[in-house]
Amino acid sequence: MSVVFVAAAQLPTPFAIFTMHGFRDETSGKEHVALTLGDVADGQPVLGRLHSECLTGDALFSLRCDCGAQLEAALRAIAAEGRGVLLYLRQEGRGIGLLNKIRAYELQDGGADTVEANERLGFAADQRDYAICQPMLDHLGISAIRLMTNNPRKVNALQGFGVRVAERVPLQVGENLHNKLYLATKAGKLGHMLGLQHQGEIE
Ligand SMILES: Nc1nc2c(ncn2[C@@H]2O[C@H](COP(=O)(O)OP(=O)(O)OP(=O)(O)O)[C@@H](O)[C@H]2O)c(=O)[nH]1
Ligand SMILES: [Zn+2]
Repeated sequence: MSVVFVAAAQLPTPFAIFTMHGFRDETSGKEHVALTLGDVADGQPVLGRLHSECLTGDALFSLRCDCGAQLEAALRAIAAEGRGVLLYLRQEGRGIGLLNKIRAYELQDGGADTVEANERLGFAADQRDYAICQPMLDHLGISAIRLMTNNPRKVNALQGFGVRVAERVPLQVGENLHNKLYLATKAGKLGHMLGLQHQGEIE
């Protein structure tokens, strides 16, 4: 995996002053970022999040999904703990890219759910590959994580390349009138652990 570290700098935010580490994937040309707080290389499980890019939700306040709320909640949780990591992965639209995600939204406006829309465009429901996380976590000295996610694929992917997931921390925020079908499709078709039965679950 050809992901290389390029530079690190401070990133002051409303929540904490993080250290921002920049990486380049030399295969895809994508530029990824890790935000860390505190000593994450001490061997103890680190509160962490793998966050896939969602320009619409993370930066443009979209209510079609829950991404913006999850990003903020994850950063707040890391700040409250004084220690943690967030990998901001440039896998826009579950890996199909921004313009294809807008095409998918167009189909969704016509009645398709998020999975059907991807499939009609000739894509898999979820095209993300989390292998890029391994060199980033290695660089940061992180081998064990308490992962903030509702997505079992992220847990399996980390375990698959030898990162210990000490705990899955549910991240159920950002439900609104506009993303009810999106969240229902995540739970029904993509296996996300959403709903009351999964709140507070420890794996
Ligand atoms: N193709 C497609 N991608 C979407 C749609 N809505 C959101 N996304 C993308 O879905 C991804 C969501 O990323 P995450 O929040 O990290 O992951 P997740 O699978 O929801 O899992 P969690 O860790 O539980 O949040 C982002 O890349 C979004 O751009 C959609 O309708 N179609
Ligand atoms: Zn989103």
